[in-house]
Amino acid sequence: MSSELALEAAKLDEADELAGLRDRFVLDDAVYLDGNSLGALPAAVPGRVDDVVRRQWGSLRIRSWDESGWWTAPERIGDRIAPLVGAAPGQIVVGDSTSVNIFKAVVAAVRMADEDAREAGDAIGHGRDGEGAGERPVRDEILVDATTFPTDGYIAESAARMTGRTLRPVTPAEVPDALGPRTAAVLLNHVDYRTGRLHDLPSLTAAIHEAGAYAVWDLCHSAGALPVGLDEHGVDLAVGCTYKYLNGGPGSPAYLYVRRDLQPRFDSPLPGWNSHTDPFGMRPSFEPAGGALRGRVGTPDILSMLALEAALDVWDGRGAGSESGAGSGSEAGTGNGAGVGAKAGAEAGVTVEAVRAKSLALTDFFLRCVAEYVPEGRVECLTPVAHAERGSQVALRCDDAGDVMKRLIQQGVVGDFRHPDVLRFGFTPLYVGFADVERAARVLAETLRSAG
Ligand SMILES: Cc1ncc(COP(=O)(O)O)c(C=O)c1O
Ligand SMILES: Nc1c(O)cccc1C(=O)C[C@H](N)C(=O)O
Repeated sequence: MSSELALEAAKLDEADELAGLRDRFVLDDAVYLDGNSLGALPAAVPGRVDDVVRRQWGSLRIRSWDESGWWTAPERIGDRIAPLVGAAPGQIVVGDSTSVNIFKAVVAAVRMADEDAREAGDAIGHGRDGEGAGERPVRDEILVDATTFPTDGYIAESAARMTGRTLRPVTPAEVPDALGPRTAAVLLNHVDYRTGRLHDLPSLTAAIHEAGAYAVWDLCHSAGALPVGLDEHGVDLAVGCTYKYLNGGPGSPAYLYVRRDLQPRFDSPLPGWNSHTDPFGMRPSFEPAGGALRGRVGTPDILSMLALEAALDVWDGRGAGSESGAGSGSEAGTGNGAGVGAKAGAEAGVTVEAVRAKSLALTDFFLRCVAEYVPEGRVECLTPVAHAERGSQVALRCDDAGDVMKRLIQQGVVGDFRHPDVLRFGFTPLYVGFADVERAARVLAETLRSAG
């Protein structure tokens, strides 16, 4: 039976139109299923970073802020991310961490709710002693995903405290019932970091709007893995990291989306000189820049940001590693077709829809292999089987998960362990193939047998 699945994997890899993209990454013999934590290194990145350091910084020095496009990098790279999350240009800025962008977005959302209340003649509760002081605001609650990645909860709690709101943790399924005239803003994850569950962004956003509140989405585990449709679904504000499915590198800057019509109302709690309309005017009072630039704060982290920019070339059919000289274990630029419906060769781009189709095929196949190989009852799948509810990872629960993951990694199958008992396997369609999936499930089954 095992060889049947291996044969099937070989056939699926042969038919896979994204298979050639693997050559654009630096990989080894391991099966890398941890791209939902840190994406693999795109082959074009080392060469680009070398150029940024030696030529742009080393030779051009200060001139690079203009001549190398450093100053405009946050919005330029934001526009590169935009199509991957369904946003028109001019609505995304790159910079800071996801945590910091969550803070900007949640506070800005509450301030918009306050502005609405003010216009409606309702009490908003801003006393003389600062934000949140005095009379209780009408919209006095922030809802947060109770199952969220911890940082989102910590930041939301602080934002609530600062704005005089009560933070109410609820599961995404409970959100529709929890919404009401008291809700100012809601912070949700598109895909749950532990279980890989995909939440219904369109219907939850609509329900939040119906209640007159603002929706803030954390896209860390969906951007680059599946279509998000920010503009289409009228999302207000969104944030995400770039080091997972966008492969920007460790600590690569995050991004902030502010829907175009909300931009004039986006009142950042972190106004810095980079979000000033005239940064070099060195004026004592703050006057916000127009557009998404309002989401900027201070000097952009250029080295990380330009590494991310090079990493994004993979999506445009560039980034075959020709600049880098960093071997990916295969010849640079020999990708055999880079996307469904795209022209063949290294020039072809890849669509997020093609990535999603492969992601579902990979996770379906993994679930089948696990069902086939792993002794019944040894693991419990936490990830929904329904495609509409599945991100690009599979989470399996077992009591000895920490030990099992250590042994898997020793055998070249790299996933991760999440406290207390979860084995996480992330599938990045740009570089994971079906033979990888079969091998991972086979090694997992062997490990579980010997450990159990
Ligand atoms: C859903 C989610 N939000 C936020 C973060 C944290 O982001 P950062 O460390 O960039 O602030 C992560 C992962 O680290 C995450 O998975
Ligand atoms: N950001 C990370 C880091 O700096 C170190 C280790 C892991 C991470 C992660 O991204 C964890 C990830 N967000 C998760 O889903 O668990």
